[in-house]
Amino acid sequence: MAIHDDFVMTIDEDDDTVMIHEEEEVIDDDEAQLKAKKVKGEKKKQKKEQKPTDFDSGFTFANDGGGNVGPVHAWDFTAARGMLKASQTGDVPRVSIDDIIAKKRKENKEKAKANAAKELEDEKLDDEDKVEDAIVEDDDEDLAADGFGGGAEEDEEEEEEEEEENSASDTEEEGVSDGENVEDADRDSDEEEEETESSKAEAERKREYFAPEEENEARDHQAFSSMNLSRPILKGLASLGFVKPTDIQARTIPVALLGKDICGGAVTGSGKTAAFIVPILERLLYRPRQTASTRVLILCPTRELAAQVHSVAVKLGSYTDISFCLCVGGLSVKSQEAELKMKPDVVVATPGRLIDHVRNSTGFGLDSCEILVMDEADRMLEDGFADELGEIIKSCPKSRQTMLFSATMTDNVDQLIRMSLNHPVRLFVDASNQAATRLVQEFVRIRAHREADRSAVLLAMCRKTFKEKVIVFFRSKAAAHQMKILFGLMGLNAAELHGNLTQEQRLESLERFRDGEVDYLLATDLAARGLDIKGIETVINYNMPTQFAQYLHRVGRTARAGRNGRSVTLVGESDRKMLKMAIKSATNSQVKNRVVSPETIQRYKKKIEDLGPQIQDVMREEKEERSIRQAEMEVRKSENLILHSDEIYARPARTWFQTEKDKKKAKEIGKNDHKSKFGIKPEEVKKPEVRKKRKERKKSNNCIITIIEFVC
Ligand SMILES: Nc1ncnc2c1ncn2[C@@H]1O[C@H](COP(=O)(O)OP(=O)(O)OP(=O)(O)O)[C@@H](O)[C@H]1O
Repeated sequence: MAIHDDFVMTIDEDDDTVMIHEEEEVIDDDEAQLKAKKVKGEKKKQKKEQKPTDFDSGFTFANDGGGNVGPVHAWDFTAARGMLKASQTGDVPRVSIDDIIAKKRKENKEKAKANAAKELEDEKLDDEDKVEDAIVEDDDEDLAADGFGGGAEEDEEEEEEEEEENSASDTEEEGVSDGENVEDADRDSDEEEEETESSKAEAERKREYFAPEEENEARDHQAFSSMNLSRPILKGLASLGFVKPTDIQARTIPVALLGKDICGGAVTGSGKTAAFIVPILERLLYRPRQTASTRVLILCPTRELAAQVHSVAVKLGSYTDISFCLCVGGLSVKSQEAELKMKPDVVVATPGRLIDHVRNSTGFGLDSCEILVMDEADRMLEDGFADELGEIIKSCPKSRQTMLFSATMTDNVDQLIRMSLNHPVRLFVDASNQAATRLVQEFVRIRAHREADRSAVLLAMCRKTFKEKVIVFFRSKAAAHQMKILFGLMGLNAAELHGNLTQEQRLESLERFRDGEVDYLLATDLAARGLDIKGIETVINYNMPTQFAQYLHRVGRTARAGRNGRSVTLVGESDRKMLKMAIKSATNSQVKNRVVSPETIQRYKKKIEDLGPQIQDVMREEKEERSIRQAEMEVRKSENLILHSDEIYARPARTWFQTEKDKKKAKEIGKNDHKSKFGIKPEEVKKPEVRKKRKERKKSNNCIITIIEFVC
């Protein structure tokens, strides 16, 4: 056994070095091949056996947040899809990016066939030159009959076979030995103490601010049946396959049923959604029914998460008479208005659209709101959300119950005061900043001068190792989109998810990924929080996120509810601080180092470079298609204005809470808030070393673009 020097993750000769040792057996070539085959066979066998439920049957429910494997999909986008249809007005059929890529691939195949045929033809002609009295025309026909196309197919298959073979050897080269644990002692002793201990004064403030969680409320509930829940709620839980409550559910439900304010935190995938929905439904069963009113408001930071929470609530409440409404941007305002007029008991919303309705939909207000929930509450306190939240809170009665939840929940009193909580109970199940227990975190080192290798590393890993149920996170929409083109041209089945897509495209991508129609979801942080897609095996971070909370949420899309999962993060030199925090977050889970061999990287770099002109072609065609669609939309808009001008101008003008400019400003303030929270003063941004780090990050983010530019 030998320890590989190459496996040391951080910058050499650095005092702060965090050592991640990986032991690798040194084996000779023959033995290596035999062993690789055996390992591959065993892995396949394990995978096959694991496939139906990669769930640890010995897993302790109440300690770990897991439980029975629930139904295949606890949620769907039925409500969102319904509103989508209502908002569509005779859409023109569009050419999707997939169509353009497929066309390009077809062209490539045809070109390859033609080239192969031409080569054969040339060879034949060469041969014929040697033969006297050759009949050129006839021979040409014969050649076409048996040679055209066949050669190209074979070539491609050979290429595929080559891939497979390489795959076997490269898996070994990648040399990630299973079952390796990072030595905690090393980790702890080498790390500088970065956590800022709350001062005594702050601890005192917290003691005063939070209500104590009373012993009898938090008693160990082994089953939902011991929680005094009504039959319709128990039936709803059973229909989703929930038998035992998870830790956060066992602690939250009794306290929430008492109407107390709650500030709750538990790791990703530990069942926080049901933790707040169950007590809400139970309380609503006892509502007065004479007059309808909206009593519960659940706020989420993204449309997709809101749609998911709405769907879970509908399913859990399917044996009750409680009504629900989904109220998010990107979907039909009109149909939402119509639903809100009926005063649904529960509204699940994103803040912007909710404020729009509060201001502009007659007959809808929040004055009857009795329970306000904020999912991903720490996110809602950031960026542009803070002002919108202030506006929403102002519209809700003071006497309401407020519940805040997140895997990275803050207990910072100053921030919470803004939410005007009433002596909240602090229910933090796991130590803060902790990753899920069954998550294996892997890191791939990208050296400073190798930033341009990122795309090749990603493609090599996806082509060879991570072949299905993979989410890849990118820092920018452009990077996710360009990678979608690259994946497509390489024959990898991927969907993209980011803010540049229409709402319909966003839902479609998620559904296709959820249903296994595509193997990869290439996303921005839009998909980082809350989304619960069963069976995600791997999360790849193309870049390390800039906020640690975001890292935890991203990797939390896998290893949920007691299942296994793996994250692979490409770590640049400027990400060392984040890397250390990530390693620290892995108290029970494993940390490993992944190495992709330089030869593999070079081979994939070459492939990407060869595809450069085609990427450009696809992007150009896409741009043209977009311009046509835009022009058609303008024409339709003008026609509508002419046809329905009376009705349009008779409507009262909608008012907006914030202009785009206001929103931008609020976002800037939010960013600065965040920076100061993490010890970066706004003025520090101007310092050269900070500028350099930012530049490096930007460089890694744009490396796909660099490759394309380099080639073209
Ligand atoms: N009591 C339970 N028994 C079995 N499965 C459960 C139970 N509660 C929740 N689950 C399942 O656990 C998974 C994760 O739940 P959920 O999405 O609520 O997690 P979360 O804590 O909100 O995660 P995140 O922090 O990522 O938003 C879901 O698939 C859900 O169906």
